[in-house]
Amino acid sequence: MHDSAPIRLATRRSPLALWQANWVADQLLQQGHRTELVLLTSRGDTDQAPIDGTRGVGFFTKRIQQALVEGEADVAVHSLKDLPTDPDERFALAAIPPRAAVGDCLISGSDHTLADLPNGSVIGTGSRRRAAQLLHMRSDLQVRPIRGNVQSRLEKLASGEFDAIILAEAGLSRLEMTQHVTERLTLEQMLPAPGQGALGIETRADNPIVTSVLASLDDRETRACVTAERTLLSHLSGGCLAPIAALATVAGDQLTLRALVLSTDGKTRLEHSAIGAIDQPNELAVEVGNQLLSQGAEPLIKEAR
Ligand SMILES: NCc1[nH]cc(CCC(=O)O)c1CC(=O)O
Repeated sequence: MHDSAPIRLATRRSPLALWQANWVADQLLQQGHRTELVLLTSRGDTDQAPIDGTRGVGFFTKRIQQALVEGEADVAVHSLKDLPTDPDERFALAAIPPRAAVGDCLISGSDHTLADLPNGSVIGTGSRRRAAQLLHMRSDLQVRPIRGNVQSRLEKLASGEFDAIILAEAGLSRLEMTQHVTERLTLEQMLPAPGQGALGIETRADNPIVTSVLASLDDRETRACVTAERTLLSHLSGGCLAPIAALATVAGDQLTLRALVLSTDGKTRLEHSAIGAIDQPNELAVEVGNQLLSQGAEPLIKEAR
């Protein structure tokens, strides 16, 4: 790469994706690197049908990765929770910056909290993880699929199609839309998806110059946490669509991983957490995963396919 050539960042066009790519551009500019954005449209943006089965894996991320393969861009900026866990030796996850808010929020049209939403309220979410945790607490709720970016989901809520929706706090706060939040759900109510609130910044595995530039954006603690969460997900052979929740946190040199596997109807909820060393996230993930498998996680994950 010539010194004066800008680093090309591939991103989707949604306001959240653009915010995230611009954030990476700002960080790189602070290190003295010029960038330019390469705007792409993914199938996840154009196809509004509910995401089902394996059809949805990599929906948001494949088009961005293709730009790396074809040399249209040097860097791919992803929401880490949308990035499939299966290893792909063509790419390097060169940076995982410090994580934003990890949790989920309830946004209700009528300002009701989760506990006092009227019986039978209609909740919009396409996530089996969110649906199962909602139904576990409130089996009376009706969960219906919703697609589209954060803004269009809020518009669907405003139109009265749903009584409430669930969105990640990270996306809302990046878009400065937290004024819409009715209730920040606790981790007991709603454990997040593996990687939620974190960015994954990829480059081609054969691009050592950009890999070393990106290394300055990496956060060791966030990487340890999301590595544990993502290894757990792949150990349970669950994609982003499985009713699996996981959150790792760091205290000193210790990594705590807490995870859930639920049945789609929320009636069965398996939970396990364990503590390990910050530099052994994979070992911790396998331990927690095996414990959940011994509790009977496998049929719950298969049921959801
Ligand atoms: N699947 C869509 C998606 N991917 C990342 C985010 C928000 C940012 C994040 O969770 O990291 C969202 C929207 C949402 O879940 O509310």
